[in-house]
Amino acid sequence: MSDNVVPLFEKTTPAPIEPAAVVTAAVASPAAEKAPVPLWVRSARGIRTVATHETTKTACRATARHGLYVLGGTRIVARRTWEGRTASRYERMLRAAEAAGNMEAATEWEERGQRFRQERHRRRMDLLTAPMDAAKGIAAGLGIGAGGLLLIGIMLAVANKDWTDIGAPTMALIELVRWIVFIITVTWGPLVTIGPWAVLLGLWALGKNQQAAPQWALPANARSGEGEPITPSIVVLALRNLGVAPLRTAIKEMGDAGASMLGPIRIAGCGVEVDVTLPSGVSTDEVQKRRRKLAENLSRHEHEVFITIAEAARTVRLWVADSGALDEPIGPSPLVTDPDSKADYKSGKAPWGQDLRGDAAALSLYQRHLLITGLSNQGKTAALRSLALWLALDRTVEFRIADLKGIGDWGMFDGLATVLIQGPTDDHVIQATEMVEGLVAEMERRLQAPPGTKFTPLVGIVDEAQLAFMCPVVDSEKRPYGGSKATSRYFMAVRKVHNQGRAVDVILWEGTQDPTDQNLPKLVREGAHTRASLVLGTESQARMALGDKAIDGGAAPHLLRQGLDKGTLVVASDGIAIPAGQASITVRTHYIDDDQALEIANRARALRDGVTTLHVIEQGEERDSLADIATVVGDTNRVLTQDVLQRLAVLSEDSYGSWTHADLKRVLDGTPAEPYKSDGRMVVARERIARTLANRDTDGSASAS
Ligand SMILES: Nc1ncnc2c1ncn2[C@@H]1O[C@H](COP(=O)(O)OP(=O)(O)OP(=O)(O)O)[C@@H](O)[C@H]1O
Repeated sequence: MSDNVVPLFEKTTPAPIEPAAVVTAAVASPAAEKAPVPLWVRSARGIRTVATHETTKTACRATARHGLYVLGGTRIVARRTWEGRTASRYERMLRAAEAAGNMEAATEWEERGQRFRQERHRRRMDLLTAPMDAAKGIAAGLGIGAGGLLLIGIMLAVANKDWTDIGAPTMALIELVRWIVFIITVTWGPLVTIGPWAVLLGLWALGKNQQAAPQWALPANARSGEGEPITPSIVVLALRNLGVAPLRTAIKEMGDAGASMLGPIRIAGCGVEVDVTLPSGVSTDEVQKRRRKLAENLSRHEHEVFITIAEAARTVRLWVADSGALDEPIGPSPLVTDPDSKADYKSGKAPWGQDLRGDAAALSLYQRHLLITGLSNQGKTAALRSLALWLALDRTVEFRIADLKGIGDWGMFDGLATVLIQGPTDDHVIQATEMVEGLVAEMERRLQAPPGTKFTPLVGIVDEAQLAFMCPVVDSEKRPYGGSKATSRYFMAVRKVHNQGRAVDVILWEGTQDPTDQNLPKLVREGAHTRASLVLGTESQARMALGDKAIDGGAAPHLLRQGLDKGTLVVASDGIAIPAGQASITVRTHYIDDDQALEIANRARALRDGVTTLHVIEQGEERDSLADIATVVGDTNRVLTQDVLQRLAVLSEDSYGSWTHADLKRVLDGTPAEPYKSDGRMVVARERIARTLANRDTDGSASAS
């Protein structure tokens, strides 16, 4: 830097170090070294390092293991021999069958044991006469043998014409015996030396094969058991060590035949399934309560084991995932992969995902109100939306949607839904409330229609419905929009739809987050026919989401993993196939992202003729009826007058909710846009209305009165 530049910061050059100080420090440092550590301390440290080193531990474990294999093998052989010679096996099986309450099997084992004892008695009796019989047998054998040899000798002598050949066969036999004795004498020594070692080797091999050593001595991979296939003995051992005293005692009574409690282990999707009939005195909920321990005993994570109550009495059904299999994504939705997929509100089922067995999980939406809850950002909107996208492929279904998050998750329903409210403010909640009240009005209109009238399905969707319940605003008549009082507008409208909408196909779906009694009142959650839950924080929330029956039957959304089990739902509904005896099913839903959703929505739009989506519901203002008619007709050439009336009612319940054909006629009479008959039905034409609108005089004669 040149001299005429002024530095903008303080110079930080360190103060010069005194050379003497450096020298002193350099000289002082060796002197400051610690006093030498005594030899015994160093030796102790060395010994400890060697003793605790992983290699030492592995070597010790290996030595102990192989020694213990021999002991284990000996024990197995001894037990097999003992069981082969006594009736203990039959006794054990008898006790097992008795403990499992299977009296039929118990009787059979008792009979078998009895037969075994009789046979054994007969053999022992036979032994008493055996020496006499053996002596007789030997004498007879010797006589026949000697006679035979003599006969052969005579035949040889005659043939060779040499009488000395008579003794030749006998001499050959004597020679053979001599050789055998000679061979035995030579090999006896080595056999005596090798024999015990061969026996030891056999016992070791048997012990190793059966892993007959304590857990601590087994190699690391066998010790952790991670990912080990589920076998009957592993399940029995896991149940025995569950910490339920009566279960443990009963299994001990059964010996290692505790496997008689188990049904066959079946492959079920990415895991296995087995029914366990518990011994009397052990209740199913005692096992259910210990899910984590059972999972750990089975070398699985808690979320990989599901315990439900099977149909048979005293029986729990365990589903155990293959290690890590639940973390694998499931494939894409058929709605994405099959561009020709169709929907039918009445008879079809929405392809929602897969159950844990890997079977397709499809949900019927016909005349069922729906409630999906879960913690934030776990896939609630995606799950709800995928159902709506499927149903949108049925062109008869009308959607009215309020998305109270409003970040565009439902944007693809623009031009598909007749109402689309998107936003989180109180104004949006007010609009959503009025939308649901519109559903009530339509429902009441339908309920008053002549019997047998057919209605097209009308599905109202409120996503993030908790905001509606929590809205603090009151209307001009002092009625609150939120809350759960008899005067609360949103609550009462939902209750009315829940109570009577189903029969006339006015259906409400709600998505809510983190349920509490305040943001999801009891009557509302119980009004839904299909209840589904993503991961939740607590069991009490799970009870709110799915109801006590489902939770008592083993449903456990609170045990799903936040962040990891996104899109995994526990569903309680009669619209989905649930295995007999279970109250819920766990479904891993297909994820349909925004782009795919738009693509499906475009297909649905193509099936319909130009639906006009209303974004804002206006209230209490003077309306221009002709302009409103033009709005609801949209870009469709001809619209049935009936549909025009319906759409007007959606546009403004206050202004048009009570309109009849006469009102429509009153507004359009005398104009070129007058309704006329087309194919026998009254319609209005878009082009004529547009012309009337353009030509009308300015005296406001077309305003709603
Ligand atoms: N079925 C699924 N499989 C895998 N991931 C999913 C699935 N569904 C959703 N997700 C993931 O979870 C994220 C959040 O999904 P979504 O917006 O539907 O959650 P949400 O519960 O509605 O959130 P919030 O209500 O808190 O805004 C998605 O962006 C996606 O990455």
